[in-house]
Amino acid sequence: MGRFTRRRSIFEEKDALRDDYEPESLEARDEELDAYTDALQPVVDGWQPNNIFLYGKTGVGKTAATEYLLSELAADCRQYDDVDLSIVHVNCNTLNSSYQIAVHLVNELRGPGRQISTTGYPEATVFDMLYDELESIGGTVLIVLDEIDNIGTDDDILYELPRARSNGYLESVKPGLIGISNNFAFRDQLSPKVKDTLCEEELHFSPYDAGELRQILRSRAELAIRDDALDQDVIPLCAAIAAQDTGSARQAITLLLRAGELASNDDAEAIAESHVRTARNVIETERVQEGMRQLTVHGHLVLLAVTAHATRDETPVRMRDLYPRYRRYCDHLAVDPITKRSVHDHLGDLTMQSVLERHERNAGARGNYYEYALEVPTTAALDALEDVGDFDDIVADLKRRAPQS
Ligand SMILES: Nc1ncnc2c1ncn2[C@@H]1O[C@H](COP(=O)(O)OP(=O)(O)OP(=O)(O)O)[C@@H](O)[C@H]1O
Repeated sequence: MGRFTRRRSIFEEKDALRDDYEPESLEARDEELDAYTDALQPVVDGWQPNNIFLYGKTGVGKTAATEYLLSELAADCRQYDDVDLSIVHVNCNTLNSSYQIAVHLVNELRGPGRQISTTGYPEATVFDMLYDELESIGGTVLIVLDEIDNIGTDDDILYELPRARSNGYLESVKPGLIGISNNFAFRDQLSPKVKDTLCEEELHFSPYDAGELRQILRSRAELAIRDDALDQDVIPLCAAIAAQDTGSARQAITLLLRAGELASNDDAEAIAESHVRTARNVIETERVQEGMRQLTVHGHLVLLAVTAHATRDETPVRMRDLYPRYRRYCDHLAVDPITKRSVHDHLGDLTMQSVLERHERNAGARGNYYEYALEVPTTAALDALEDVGDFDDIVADLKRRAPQS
């Protein structure tokens, strides 16, 4: 027999569990879709669109809802001769100024032969080019700026573009902005004039609860997974884990996908609860590994010290307890320890990467201090630390005492 033989697959259509899959219907978002529909209504009525700001945590369906509704809007507008709708979708994840977004929009609207360079023009010239391109399209133009928070405070475009018509820069075109963000600080920091303009209609998407995630997972699983290849407690477990952690549909769907892959690799008949638990640990371990990638050996030792406290049920832990343990590990590896201040920096990096969580405590007259705990399961941190290979004996010892999460 050859090396490869076809196996009975767990999946019917695996792509339905991929992040970029566009679902035919959105589950558990009726209220938000109704509010979003109302906010888009002026487009169908032939008026200047509202500017819409959509915000909510990651994975709660902001992009999916936007794509779903805008494709319905585009289809429904075709029946009205006096509505000529164009939609431009820009992901701002690499665009961190108004200038860069304007250049990107010009290039998006122009054909391949007329692209402009991303540097070298005065900002006003790029805005003029953008207005020219918009004028040449005419009609209603909805510009979707996803991950808009990357623009930071250089946010003129969020004010200028929606007002370009009333300021006389545009005549035959009605522009509307849809900004999407999962960064709550960005929304709070918007200057009043940008807030007034961009947040004309503000829509908040809240995290999903376990019931809503079950509904979403069932609709995806129906397409993606073979009928009898899913134990009945799998969807409730994926939903419960994601609801407790983030309330993100992305997290729940990814967990199901990875559990399915593990079941396939095991040649199992069906996805079982154990596959979900293993998948969770694999995903969390990858998250820690990703967070550790940028760190030096001291970053690894700092994480090792927090993890050691976690295995003893001594987290959240503060610097004064953490630092001696970190120093002992340095001695063990025969490396010179870094200062408390530098250890703080590493703790900050690990917090940014969501590997650690930080709690601020009040010590009365002596001011505030921070305590740290793992934001990932202890076993995931230990697996990732084991892969570093420099302190196998310590990790093995900690694994013996670690709680099985
Ligand atoms: N209500 C829903 N019904 C079906 N699928 C959903 C729903 N909400 C989210 N999803 C799916 O979950 C995944 C993440 O959703 P989406 O990309 O829309 O999140 P987001 O809020 O835009 O996140 P981010 O802020 O990270 O961009 C996608 O695969 C999407 O299809």
